[in-house]
Amino acid sequence: MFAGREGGKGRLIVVSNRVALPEQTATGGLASAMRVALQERGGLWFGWSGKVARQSGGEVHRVSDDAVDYATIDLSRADHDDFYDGFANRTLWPLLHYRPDLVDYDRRHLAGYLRVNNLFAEHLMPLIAPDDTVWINDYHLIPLAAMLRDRGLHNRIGFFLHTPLPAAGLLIALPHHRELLETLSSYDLVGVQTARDRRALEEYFLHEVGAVMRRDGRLRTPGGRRFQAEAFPIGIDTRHVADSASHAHEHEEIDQLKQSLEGRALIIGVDRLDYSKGLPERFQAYARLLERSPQLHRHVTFLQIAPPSRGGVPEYQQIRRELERSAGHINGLYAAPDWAPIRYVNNSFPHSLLSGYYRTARVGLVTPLRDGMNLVAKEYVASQDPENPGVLVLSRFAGAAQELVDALLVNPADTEEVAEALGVALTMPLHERRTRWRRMMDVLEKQDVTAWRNAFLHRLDG
Ligand SMILES: O=P(O)(O)OC[C@H]1O[C@H](O[C@H]2O[C@H](CO)[C@@H](O)[C@H](O)[C@H]2O)[C@H](O)[C@@H](O)[C@@H]1O
Ligand SMILES: O=c1ccn([C@@H]2O[C@H](COP(=O)(O)OP(=O)(O)O)[C@@H](O)[C@H]2O)c(=O)[nH]1
Repeated sequence: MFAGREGGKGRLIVVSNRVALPEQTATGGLASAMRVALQERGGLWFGWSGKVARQSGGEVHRVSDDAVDYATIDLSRADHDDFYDGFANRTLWPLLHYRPDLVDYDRRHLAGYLRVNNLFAEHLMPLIAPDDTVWINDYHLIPLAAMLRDRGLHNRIGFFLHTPLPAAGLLIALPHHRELLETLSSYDLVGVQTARDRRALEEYFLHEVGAVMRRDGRLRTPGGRRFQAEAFPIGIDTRHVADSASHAHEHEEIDQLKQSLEGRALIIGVDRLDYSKGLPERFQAYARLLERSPQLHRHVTFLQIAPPSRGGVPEYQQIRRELERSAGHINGLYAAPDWAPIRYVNNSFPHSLLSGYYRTARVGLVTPLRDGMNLVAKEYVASQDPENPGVLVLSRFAGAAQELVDALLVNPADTEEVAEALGVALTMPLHERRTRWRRMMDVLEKQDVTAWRNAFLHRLDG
C-alpha cells in the first residue's frame, strides 16, 4: 500500500530527476527541500535512480520509509549522457543561468532529452490514480506534463522551476524554444522562485507564444490551454536546522574545526562545484581582502566546501581545475608555516555537520553569479547562535536576496565590493549583527519549506 493516502483523498506524487533516497546525503537544494516537503505529508517520489545501467527503464526500483514511497528508474549510458550531461546540463542549465556563451546546440542531446521524458511518462503513468496530484520539478522535465496529457492524464499537474528564468530575449537563443517552452501550458500551475522569474515567464508567453492574460490572472495560449504562473520562494526546515545547529557542538568534527582555527575568524562557503556559483570570483575577492588588509593575515581562515557536481560535463571539469589552481595560488602567496588562508575541500557533508560548520563561521559567503534560490544562504542564517550571530554576505543575483534583504548584498563579479563587504562583516558590531540576523530569521521562520509546499499545493489543488 502506498503512503500518503488519507480518507480517500489522492496522494501527492512528486517527480524530479534527482531523488534523495533514504539514507543518502542530498547535496543539492531540490533534493534537500523535497525530502522535507514529502516526509511530513507522505506520498510517492518518482525519478532517476542515480544509476547508469545497461538499458534505460527496465524494472522500477521500489523502496519505502515511514511516509514516502520511492519509485526510481535507471538510465542507459547514452540516455544519461544525452539527457543529463547533455541537454539538461549543457543546454538548459547555462541558458537558464544567463550563460548563452556556454550553451551547447547538439541536436542529439535534444533527442535524448525527449526520449528520457517519454520514458518517465511511460513508467509514471501506471502509478498515477485518478485523484492524485502530480508535482513535477525542474528543467529536466519541462515537457513531461504534455506527454502525460497525450497519454490521457486529466489530473491536476503542477510544475516548479528551481532555477532562475531569464528574459524572453535570452530564451529565444534556444533552437526550437517555442516547441519546448510552450509545453509548460500543459501544467495547471507553473511555480517559479521570484517575482522577476514570473514576469519573465509571462513576458515569454505574451510576446513569443501569443498568449493573452485573462482577468483571473491565468495565461491562455492560442491553442486554448490555460495555466497560472506564480512565484513561490522555496524555504528550508528552519526550526530543524536551528535545533540541529544548537546541538552541533556534540559532534567531534565541530570541535576539531574550532580547535584547528586557534581563535581565527572563519569565513565559510558551501556550494556544489558549479560555474554558476561564482567560485573563482569569490576566491579573487578573498585574495583582494588579504591584499588590502595585511592586519587580517593569520587572523582569518576561509573554508570553501565544494562537492564535485556533474563531472561528466566539460565545463565542470574545467572549473574544478581552475579552482585548484586559484586556491593553490592564494595559499602560495599568503600562507605562513602555521596558517593557510584557504581550506578548499571537495567532499560533501551531512546537514547535521554543515549546520555546526555554519555556526562556527563569523561570515557566510554566498556569491553565485545567478542562482534560483540558494538554500545554503538560508541554512547559514538559521544555524547562527542568536546571542552571537555571524554575518551573511550574499549575491544580489541569488533568489534568496529578494527575501534576505538584511544580508550584506553584493555584486559577485565586483571583487572590490565583495572584499569590502567581507571587511565590514568581519568587524560588524554585535548589536548590528543581532538586528540583521533577527530580521532575516523572522523571514525564514515564516517562509519555511512547509509554508512553501502548502502554498504551492493549495494553489494547485484549488
Ligand atoms: O541534481 P544535480 O545535477 O546534482 O544538481 C543539484 C540540484 O541543483 C539545482 O538546484 C536548484 O534548486 C534549489 C532548490 O530550489 C535552489 O535553491 C537552487 O538555486 C537551484 O540551483 C537544480 O535546479 C536541481 O534540479 C538539482 O537537483
Ligand atoms: O556538502 C554538502 C554541500 C551541500 N549540501 C546541501 O545541498 C544544498 C544546496 O542547495 P542550494 O539551493 O544552495 O544550491 P544547489 O546545489 O541546489 O544549486 C543545501 O541544502 C546544502 O545543505 C549538503 O547537504 N552537503
